Amino acid sequence: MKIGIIGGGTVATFLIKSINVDQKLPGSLVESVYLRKPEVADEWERTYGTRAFTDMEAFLSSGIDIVVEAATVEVVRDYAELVISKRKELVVISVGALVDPELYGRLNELCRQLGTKIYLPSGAIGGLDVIHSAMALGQLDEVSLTTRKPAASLLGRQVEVEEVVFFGTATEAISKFPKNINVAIVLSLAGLGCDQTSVKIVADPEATKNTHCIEAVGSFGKMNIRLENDPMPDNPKTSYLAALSVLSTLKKQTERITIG
Ligand SMILES: NC(=O)C1=CN([C@@H]2O[C@H](COP(=O)(O)OP(=O)(O)OC[C@H]3O[C@@H](n4cnc5c(N)ncnc54)[C@H](OP(=O)(O)O)[C@@H]3O)[C@@H](O)[C@H]2O)C=CC1
Ligand SMILES: O=C([O-])CC(=O)C(=O)O
Repeated sequence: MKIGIIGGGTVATFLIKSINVDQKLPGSLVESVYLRKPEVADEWERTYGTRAFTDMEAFLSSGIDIVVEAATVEVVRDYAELVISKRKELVVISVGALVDPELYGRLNELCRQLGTKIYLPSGAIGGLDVIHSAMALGQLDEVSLTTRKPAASLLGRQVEVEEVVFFGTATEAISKFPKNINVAIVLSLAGLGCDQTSVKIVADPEATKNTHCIEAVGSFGKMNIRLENDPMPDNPKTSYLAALSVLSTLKKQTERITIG
């Protein structure tokens, strides 16, 4: 599998180190990356020996089969349709962009017409298989997410005592915290939708982990999941599990037996 990555931050760096340096996906290689700053592109070429483009068309014509977006929700809005129109498969980690039902619908239709696919990794959470199974017959009644992050990484400032900084729908949550609550959107898309999934975000002065608690109730019974994620050292907003989930999504493409 020939992989192209959009972005050069924490997740992108984890991927290129895991795949090209540590060879964790035998038979696959990151062939090229898309970066917006020429000086960063030069540095990536020097460090990893991969091709780095600042021109999206050139990047998409570099012989890659699958594109991994590891950048921002804006990048998904700006480039996802172009990527799909070139018949590339696409992995999206900034899932928050898909809160927009029109973008979601257009991408879905384009994939159907061109016979390609978009993969949304489970990111920093788990339990999406349960939510998805419960939705097979639409028998899910309630889904809620409580996210607790260190105040300094969530708000860019410290607080004296823990603060509930948001309570509302997933739709509102991602518009207020686009770099911190993509998990709410993937949870919503698997389940009840962005306006029916409730989200609480807590800024915690004592926290050292990114904690996500998911509760779901439906005809299957009840699910309670609590994840205590270690943050990535270079970007504590992002959990290590989120980066691992992208690698696992890529690994699934190479396997003949798919679990979950
Ligand atoms: N679904 C989930 O569960 C999770 C999703 N995420 C999301 O994953 C994404 C990646 O996270 P992470 O790697 O930690 O983020 P970083 O902030 O470390 O990296 C983001 C990268 O995107 C690049 N970028 C921004 N705009 C553009 C652009 N227009 N064109 C090309 N590159 C661009 C930045 O480059 P530059 O230096 O030029 O700014 C930077 O290299 C984020 O959107 C984050 O919110 C994170 C955790 C969990
Ligand atoms: O990594 C996390 O814990 C969650 C996150 O940033 C996101 O969903 O955007």
